[in-house]
Amino acid sequence: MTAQILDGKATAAAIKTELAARVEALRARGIQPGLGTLLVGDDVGSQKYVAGKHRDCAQVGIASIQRELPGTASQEDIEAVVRELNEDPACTGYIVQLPLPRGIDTNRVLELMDPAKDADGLHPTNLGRLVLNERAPLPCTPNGIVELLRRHKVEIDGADVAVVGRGITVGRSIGLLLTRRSENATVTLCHTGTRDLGEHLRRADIVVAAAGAAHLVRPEHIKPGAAVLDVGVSRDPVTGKIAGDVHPDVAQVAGWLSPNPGGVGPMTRAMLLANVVEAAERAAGADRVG
Ligand SMILES: Nc1nc2c(c(=O)[nH]1)N[C@@H](CN(C=O)c1ccc(C(=O)N[C@@H](CCC(=O)O)C(=O)O)cc1)CN2
Repeated sequence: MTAQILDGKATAAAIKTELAARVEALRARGIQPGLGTLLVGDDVGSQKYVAGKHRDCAQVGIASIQRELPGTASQEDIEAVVRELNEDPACTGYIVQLPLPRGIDTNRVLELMDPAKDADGLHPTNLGRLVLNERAPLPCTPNGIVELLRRHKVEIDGADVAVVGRGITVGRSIGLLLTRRSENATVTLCHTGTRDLGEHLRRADIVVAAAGAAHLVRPEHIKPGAAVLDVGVSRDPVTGKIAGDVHPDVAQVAGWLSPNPGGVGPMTRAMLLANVVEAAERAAGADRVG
């Protein structure tokens, strides 16, 4: 048996077609959504991701605002650009590409963002709204994973989910999404301090591997038929080639597997666009009422 593919590339393309129609409707009302990005430093992976985000914007009719700072930028330099994006009316939503260089206080930068323009759902106010089950932009990768499972009709209701990795962009927040009443899963968050990772993984109907450790999840860890989502990216510093967190042989055991590349990455980008469009629609609705 070989796992069925959780095709992030095709699913993201379908979502982008849907979003393009919504952007067109906004533009017909004189509203132009614009995504800003702030990239600090010269990490090749981050440069690629940001370039991809702007390519996506062009495809769906969202305007692009790109800000770049060198890796030597100070906390104050970064915060000045954040303030500028907060004030810029053409920028209806924006992201600060992570990770920021060593020595920068990331939480202070995120806190300074206008939560209404937070296209990543990573501002403390918006993460708090997620905890409180209030409407807010959702973190893009977790939301992309839920959407990928839904669109492939993988059963989430009642599923046992094991998440590996406790990072801010995925591990910490995906449990909040998957345990909402609408999803209704049971989630175990595993990390480097987890005593027997294999035991947790083997029980899971859905595994989300987001540890950033190449081929950490192996076929013997997977329950036959389980859905496996490979979020991790370990990049060879010389060749730039990507290795996921999931060993390729997992495909022989899993029922569903997200390829890497072509799985969760494109979904992350599609959900970013969805957050920008939703924020613009919400603002337009608020304008109408006002
Ligand atoms: N501010 C943020 N920073 C980071 C986030 C985030 O959601 N917000 N997530 C990751 C990186 N990321 C988005 O920024 C991201 C990662 C991967 C992809 C992607 O499309 N990957 C392709 C492969 C691309 C390649 O060949 O290198 C794929 O999986 O097919 C998009 C976005 C950390 N930082």
